[in-house]
Amino acid sequence: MDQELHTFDFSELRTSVLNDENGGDFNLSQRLVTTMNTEGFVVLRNTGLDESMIMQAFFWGEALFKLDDITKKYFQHGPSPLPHRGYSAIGQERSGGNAFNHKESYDLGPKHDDLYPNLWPPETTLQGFRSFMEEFFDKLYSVQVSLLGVLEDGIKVPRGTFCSMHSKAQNELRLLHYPDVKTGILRDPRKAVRFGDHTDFGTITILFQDPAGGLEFQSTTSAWQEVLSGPTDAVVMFGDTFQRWTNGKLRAGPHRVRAPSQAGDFTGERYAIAYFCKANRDQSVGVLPEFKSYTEESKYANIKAEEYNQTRMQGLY
Ligand SMILES: O=C(O)CCC(=O)C(=O)O
Ligand SMILES: [Fe+2]
Repeated sequence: MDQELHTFDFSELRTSVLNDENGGDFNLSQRLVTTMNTEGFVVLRNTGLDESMIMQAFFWGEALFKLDDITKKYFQHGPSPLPHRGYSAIGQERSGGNAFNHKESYDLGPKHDDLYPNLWPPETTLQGFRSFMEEFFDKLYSVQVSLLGVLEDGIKVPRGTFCSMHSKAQNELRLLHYPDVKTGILRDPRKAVRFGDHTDFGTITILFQDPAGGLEFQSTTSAWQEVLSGPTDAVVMFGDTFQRWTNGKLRAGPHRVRAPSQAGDFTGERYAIAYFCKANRDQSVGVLPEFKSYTEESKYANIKAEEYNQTRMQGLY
């Protein structure tokens, strides 16, 4: 499929939909929802985020992953299935089965989270990292709120329906680094991958990738296709929670990171940034009444977002 068909100008969507109290360009917001559902993703240009801020976030990612292993241990993710917090070393997280994951990552949650506090690198080592990430997290939340508004229109539910279920911003921001690796090592995806086939378990994911390539999505026809996006373009997908809320009427986008198709014997390093939007912890991730008729069976159990998140985490650590 032509990559341009996946690409939306978010400033256009936002002004056409959100500024119009009586509903805006439904065709555009519906097309966004349909593309996310069938193709597994969309690419959003002009999200309203300052482009230099996104580039700075990549810069901080590079600086963090360049730290030595002893320093990284200081803020390392524990072995227990907490929500994602802190540094996960190469191979520590298992995504998409049991294959060895050639990636390292760093995760953080909201600023004031007494239940699951963030694990920060020492300020003396990465001065300014924490304040930048806290601000970036908040800026991403503003994009999320606008995006949920567009989705509410596209899915035809009253405005505020999805936003109210995300009011606590209990989201996760993740920096990812895929080190250089011999292409041959990734040849058998049952043994080793960059990031194996999976769906994210939150509601929506907003992702930025550097030009190294290799991110692929599976469409409803089962075909996998590589996403070509610039570093300040947001790749957006539904996660499992949206699939659950809508009783499967909307589909979480299956994705993975492979060695880029053009790669030779050696696959260069790759950086990405993911913002996982999550429902408030006390919110149910069972089927919402507006997406199910009386005669239809619920495909998904009525459990709280926090319990669902922890259960899914158990499969990863
Ligand atoms: O690195 C990427 O582009 C994808 C990362 C991803 O899928 C994830 O962290 O869930
Ligand atoms: Fe993912």
